[in-house]
Amino acid sequence: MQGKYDFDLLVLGGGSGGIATANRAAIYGAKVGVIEAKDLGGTCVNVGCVPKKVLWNGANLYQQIKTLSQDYGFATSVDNLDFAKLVEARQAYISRIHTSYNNSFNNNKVTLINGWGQFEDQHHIKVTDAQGEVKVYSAERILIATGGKAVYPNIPGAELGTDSDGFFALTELPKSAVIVGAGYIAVEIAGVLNSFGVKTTLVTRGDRPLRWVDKDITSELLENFAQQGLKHLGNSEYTKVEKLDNGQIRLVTNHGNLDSDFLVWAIGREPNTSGLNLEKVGVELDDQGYIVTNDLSETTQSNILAIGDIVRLPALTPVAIKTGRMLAERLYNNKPNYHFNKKSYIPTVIFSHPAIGTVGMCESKALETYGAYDPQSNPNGIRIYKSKFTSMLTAVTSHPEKILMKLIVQGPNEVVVGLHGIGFGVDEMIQGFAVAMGMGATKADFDNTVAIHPTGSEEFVTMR
Ligand SMILES: Cc1cc2nc3c(=O)[nH]c(=O)nc-3n(C[C@H](O)[C@H](O)[C@H](O)COP(=O)(O)OP(=O)(O)OC[C@H]3O[C@@H](n4cnc5c(N)ncnc54)[C@H](O)[C@@H]3O)c2cc1C
Ligand SMILES: NC(=O)c1ccc[n+]([C@@H]2O[C@H](COP(=O)([O-])OP(=O)(O)OC[C@H]3O[C@@H](n4cnc5c(N)ncnc54)[C@H](O)[C@@H]3O)[C@@H](O)[C@H]2O)c1
Repeated sequence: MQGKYDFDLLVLGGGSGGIATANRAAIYGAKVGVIEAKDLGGTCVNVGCVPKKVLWNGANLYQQIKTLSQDYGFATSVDNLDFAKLVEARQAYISRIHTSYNNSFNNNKVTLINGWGQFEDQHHIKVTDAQGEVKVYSAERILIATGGKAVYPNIPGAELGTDSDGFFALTELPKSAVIVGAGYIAVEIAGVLNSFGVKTTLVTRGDRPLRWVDKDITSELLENFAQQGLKHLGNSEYTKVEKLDNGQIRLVTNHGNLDSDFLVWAIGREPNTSGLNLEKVGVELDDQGYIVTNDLSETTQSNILAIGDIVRLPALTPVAIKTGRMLAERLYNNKPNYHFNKKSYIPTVIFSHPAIGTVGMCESKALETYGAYDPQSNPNGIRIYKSKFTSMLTAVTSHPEKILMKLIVQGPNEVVVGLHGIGFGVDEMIQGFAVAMGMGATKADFDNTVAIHPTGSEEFVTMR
């Protein structure tokens, strides 16, 4: 495609999905440009997974020193947390990731174009850089990977709160915080702040956070909240936000006024399509603003593709990366039917305190789908295996913490269709089990696997 267009592939958005697609396409010889308005790496690297995980690690360390270290014989304390120093180390790490992305672009000959892009027509993107200079680039194919942004509620004073971006901008910890929302972000931010000693309240509309997660697991999470002093206000309604004379922020709720130093909205995210001029090029959106794509990531204009949080798939970095790489393989490595299998198991971890890991169906979903097992009337139904025990790390201390693990198996052969856990280490346990489940592993396959002792994960292969 040399000559007719500036690029074979122009990628709009240099986040998880955009970078992965660009590099993979360029490796196969495509001439690729990436347009990014902000820092390379997008949400995940700059204001998502990476800074979150660093703070989660820091918060775990803080708690372990505070609650466990004395019983392990260390005479130490955590009275002097220098949060600004932790943030500095986090940002230095992120800056090294930027360098590594730039290096991979240089090695793969991907052109980085800094600026805000919008469609001129089906093959042209107008880019406005930070100085206001405008340039137009053309490409045979254009990939939209512009991600998402936080939603704010439509109530008076909502702007007095912030979102996850505002949380990552903190260089000093507030004394108190109110987090509104029930998803990954709300639970993770509330857990980090509370673990660092911030007086934290989590406000959810329903009776519990993470309503799509297995109920046994979220019940365990709520028990942990109570033990850790993280206040949870379920079944909440809120009507307005006010600034108080003492500088605090008041959230007015059906439970009364919640006054705090820091209010975070974590009530969901929406696709980043505004200003792209998609209507001009005939790219269709669904009723919630996500770009409509087919299994091959093609939009309603076949030379315009879309992946990542902008489409209706789980908004997770590995999903964006995998979809993008498979797209590049299909387009530039002669794999015409290669595409992301939407039915595959998508393992996921919520970095709560302690972490939750989950693959496949929760019990209520499995029951709804298959019903309960009965050898006569419903041999295709489900059976449940559970194990709850004290984590060895904490068992020798005066702060014992439980691990709960659960398997959901289906049919006479006991195919494992759900695997869930909460507790120390589950975040690093479930990736391999997802491989086994993807291959159709049964409870007998699990039982035939030799356990690794003494670990937490051995429980998954020894449950009765
Ligand atoms: C707080 C938080 C924590 C998260 N933690 C995890 C986690 O632990 N694990 C996980 O798997 N996922 C996590 N996620 C989700 C993950 O970050 C996203 O799924 C992932 O970043 C999506 O990648 P993407 O390529 O679709 O978009 P993004 O990474 O959002 O990248 C989009 C890029 O496009 C740029 N852009 C947008 N519009 C334009 C334009 N017009 N012109 C030029 N550039 C533009 C943006 O600046 C951005 O850099 C988290 C998200 C958040 C918010
Ligand atoms: N560990 C991880 O992998 C991780 C971490 C963070 C984010 N993410 C990804 O980012 C996505 C976005 O995360 P999120 O937490 O913003 O969204 P989410 O969709 O997971 O959760 C939003 C929550 O807010 C609740 N909600 C909606 N409107 C509300 C309102 N008006 N008032 C109160 N609550 C309301 C919803 O019921 C839902 O529980 C996630 O779905 C996930 O895919 C992943």
